[in-house]
Amino acid sequence: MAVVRDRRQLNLRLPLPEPSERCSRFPPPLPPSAAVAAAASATISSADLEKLQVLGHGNGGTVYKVRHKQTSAIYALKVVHGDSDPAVRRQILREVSILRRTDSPHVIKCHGVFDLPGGDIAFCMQYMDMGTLESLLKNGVVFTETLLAKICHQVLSGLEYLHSHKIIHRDLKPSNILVNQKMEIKISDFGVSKIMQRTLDPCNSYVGTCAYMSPERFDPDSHGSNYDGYAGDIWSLGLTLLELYVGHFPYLAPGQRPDWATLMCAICFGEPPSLPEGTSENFRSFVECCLQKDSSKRWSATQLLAHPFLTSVDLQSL
Ligand SMILES: Nc1ncnc2c1ncn2[C@@H]1O[C@H](COP(=O)(O)OP(=O)(O)OP(=O)(O)O)[C@@H](O)[C@H]1O
Repeated sequence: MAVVRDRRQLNLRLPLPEPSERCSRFPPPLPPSAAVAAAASATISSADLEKLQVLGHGNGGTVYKVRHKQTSAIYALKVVHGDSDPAVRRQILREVSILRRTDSPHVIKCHGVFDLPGGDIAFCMQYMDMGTLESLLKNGVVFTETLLAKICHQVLSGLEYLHSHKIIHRDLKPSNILVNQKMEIKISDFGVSKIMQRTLDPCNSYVGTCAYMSPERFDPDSHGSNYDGYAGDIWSLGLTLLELYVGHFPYLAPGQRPDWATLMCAICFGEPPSLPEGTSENFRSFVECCLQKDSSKRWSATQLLAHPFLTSVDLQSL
């Protein structure tokens, strides 16, 4: 519990710079896959884009709905302001670096990166017309078990892809999962993600949103070489599912404001939260497989994709 003891000022986000990101303005491109190369060759420039409306504000930046003047295609443009905190600018470079490596139907696609006047940086993404799972929850959408299974299957497919490419998201939560009218799900917001260089790389940076962090993220030293980081994303997925089902963050009563030190103690020392009575055995078991406090007992994305909670649902229906 070194982290709990040492940090009196508990912020939601504590991004740590990584040395590799101090050098170049944009990371050199990796050999792109066919789809990524095709997207890049579509050469969208910032002058081609017309701002339609603000979609939301994030950490240091604003996301706009934009229209491509020639094709009328709609995109989301994330703009990080030139005068924003250097740590925030590093986050966007990290996000761009990861999005340029990824090519999965369940990870948001990046169509271009621009330098704007005044030192702003922007990148153009696929537009998701229903916003985030958090906004759906706030708008009163009821997440049934069947709907959650379909959402979860897509998030896990995205996570399986990321983990197989040694990418850990580290900030999975309802507000970082985007959705469209077709109920297609895309993982977004890779500002605090990490690319593991080697399988046994330590992954102990204290970044992301505290509330969704796994117990071992608060106290990585006590987990030694068993701590691989990937399991932290699975814990966050378990909490996300629970939150969507019960309608509030599972460690807090509805409307209760978090006291971060108490919350961290509950995560590290308390029993993991579980589903209320009346839910199916498969759903309960699935959430338990995600919310094992011992990260070595937590199921991987690949294992969870074969869990009966997902395999017993007709994924085409709805
Ligand atoms: N590709 C997209 N399509 C549609 N809406 C989007 C898209 N990306 C982001 N948004 C909207 O913009 C909002 C802000 O997104 P952004 O990623 O900047 O911040 P955040 O994840 O909400 O916060 P933070 O960056 O602090 O974690 C989101 O909550 C969402 O409503």
